[in-house]
Amino acid sequence: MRLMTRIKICGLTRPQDVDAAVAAGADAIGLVFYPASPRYIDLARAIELIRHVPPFVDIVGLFVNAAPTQVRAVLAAIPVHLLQFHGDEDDAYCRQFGRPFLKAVRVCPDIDLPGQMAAFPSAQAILLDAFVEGYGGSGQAFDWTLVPRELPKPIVLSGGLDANNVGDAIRRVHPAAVDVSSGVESGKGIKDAEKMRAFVIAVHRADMQ
Ligand SMILES: O=C(O)c1ccccc1N[C@@H]1O[C@H](COP(=O)(O)O)[C@@H](O)[C@H]1O
Repeated sequence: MRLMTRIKICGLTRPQDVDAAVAAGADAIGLVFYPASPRYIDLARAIELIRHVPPFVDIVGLFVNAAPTQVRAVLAAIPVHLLQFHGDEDDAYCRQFGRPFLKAVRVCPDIDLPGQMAAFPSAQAILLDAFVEGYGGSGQAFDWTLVPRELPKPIVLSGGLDANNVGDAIRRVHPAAVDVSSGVESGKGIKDAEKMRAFVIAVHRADMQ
């Protein structure tokens, strides 16, 4: 039997959005510690937000080419369940923190996905995102037919997902999890409770088919 697709909602910046994401049924929430992102939060805000996260909802810390001291400072301050590295980090960098991690791989037409995945033997899963200018959170999807059916590690699918396309994405890619940011926003870093609810319902519907 196929497992339910796990749902991560990323880029939360406000306590009410964390409440709404949890109420919608998110399995994980993502906090962005990449200063160039419009969804960046500092440690004080992160500490405020995690008070709104109940047991059994995971906290994911997202970094892009961060100094290890920055990652360690976050890990010392908040209970991060999973690290997400969304830049040019290699496996040795990612594993130095001794925590489970996702490594983002940006998909373009000539990509060798099995080869890219092999470069991250320590990753818990590989997150697939669109190849765009900048590092992510762009709201742009990639061509899901580029993802082979059989891959050596679980896939987290991201990039331009929303309530309208996530069902098709799940049916085509069969990811272990989906990750959404722009598609459930009313503005950069401002989540929309109704869009989050619709997204979660769309994922559950796809799982039932
Ligand atoms: O959310 C961001 O601002 C961000 C910045 C830098 C790297 C990654 C970022 N977010 C991640 O990008 C993908 C795709 O997001 P979207 O749904 O297309 O907006 C997702 O994995 C986010 O976690």
